[in-house]
Amino acid sequence: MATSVRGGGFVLPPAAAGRSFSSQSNLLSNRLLLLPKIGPVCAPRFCKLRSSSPFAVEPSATIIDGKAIAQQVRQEIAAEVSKMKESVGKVPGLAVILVGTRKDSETYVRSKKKACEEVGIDSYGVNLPEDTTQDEVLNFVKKFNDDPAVHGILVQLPLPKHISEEAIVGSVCIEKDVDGFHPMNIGALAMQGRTPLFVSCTPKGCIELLVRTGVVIKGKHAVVIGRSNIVGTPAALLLQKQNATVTVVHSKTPNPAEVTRNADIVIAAVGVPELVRGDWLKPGAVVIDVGINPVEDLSTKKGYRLVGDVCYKEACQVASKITPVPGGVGPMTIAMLLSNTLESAKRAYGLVDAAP
Ligand SMILES: Nc1nc(=O)c2c([nH]1)NC[C@@H]1CN(c3ccc(C(=O)N[C@@H](CCC(=O)O)C(=O)O)cc3)C=[N+]21
Ligand SMILES: [Mg+2]
Repeated sequence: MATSVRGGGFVLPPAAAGRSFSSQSNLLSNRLLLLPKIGPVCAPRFCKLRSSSPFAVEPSATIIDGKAIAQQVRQEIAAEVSKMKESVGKVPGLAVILVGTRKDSETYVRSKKKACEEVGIDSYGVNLPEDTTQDEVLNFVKKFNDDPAVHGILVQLPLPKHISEEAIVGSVCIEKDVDGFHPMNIGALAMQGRTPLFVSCTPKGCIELLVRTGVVIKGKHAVVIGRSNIVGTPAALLLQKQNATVTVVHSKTPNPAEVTRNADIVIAAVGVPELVRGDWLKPGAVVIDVGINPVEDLSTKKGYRLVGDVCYKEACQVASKITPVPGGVGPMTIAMLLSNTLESAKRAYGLVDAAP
């Protein structure tokens, strides 16, 4: 049956019908990207065609291995953290505030704390009940704003309905805004000649994946699908800062496929399972898939599996490089959070290299 359903203003492909969707989020940091220390981490891969696909079978995209690249970044961070410990006797500290009991949020927060541990960053976790008041959350933010052992503060989003995300995000002092969500940091990202203190981790991770796999951004046409505050919008701004020509496609764009077909680089961050089909892509395009969408799959133990915003099977036949889901952008998001926290601590202890 070939019916389509609507999601987020986009028509979902039949394969994705009947799914709830959740978009992933995050931030970036300031100063430029860690330089690649070793060669690109890519494994060639051959994807099987779905029988209905109009694409030829042979050319196959290189997988951008986000898990391996994130691992590499974490090693670099761990080395810097131990240098910091030797030179000033301190390590970076990250405070993570979670309100409520969403399973996905609990999982993300656990991964963030575990990643901190692995690289030697101290983490301070606060888990608050669903009915916590906005003032109570504001008090925790204030406490961490004033705590010199804390260099980064992350309030896990989404927050319960009765709490204003705007109020909470705006209360984090910008020097500790490792999520890069504060309007001051987004504003600086949007301005020519300004460098934000922090860039949101997910968009920063997307750029880092491109840089570390040798993809040239300057002069390229990038299409960002989605315009959320946490991914799409900062990703588009960051790509412009890297001298790409950027188009943003969103739910009111009349011909998203046609626009996307012009892209050398596609960043899909819309939270609609497999929205981007093979025929949305120009042959040879580089595809960064930010979506992490659970779709029902009764053959798995959990009853669901994760798919991206891109139909991976089809895109593999057309793209030159592509990130998988999971194992693509997600692990980089966490690595960039660690990187932002390290950078913040370096600033606090006067260890920052000369301005770029
Ligand atoms: N204040 C705030 N900052 C955030 O950065 C933030 C947030 N709120 N709210 C939710 C989103 C989502 N997010 C992810 C982080 C890691 C993975 C990740 O590691 N994913 C793995 C595993 C996926 C899985 O198995 O569940 C992967 O893609 O391979 C995904 C998503 C951060 N977010
Ligand atoms: Mg989004």
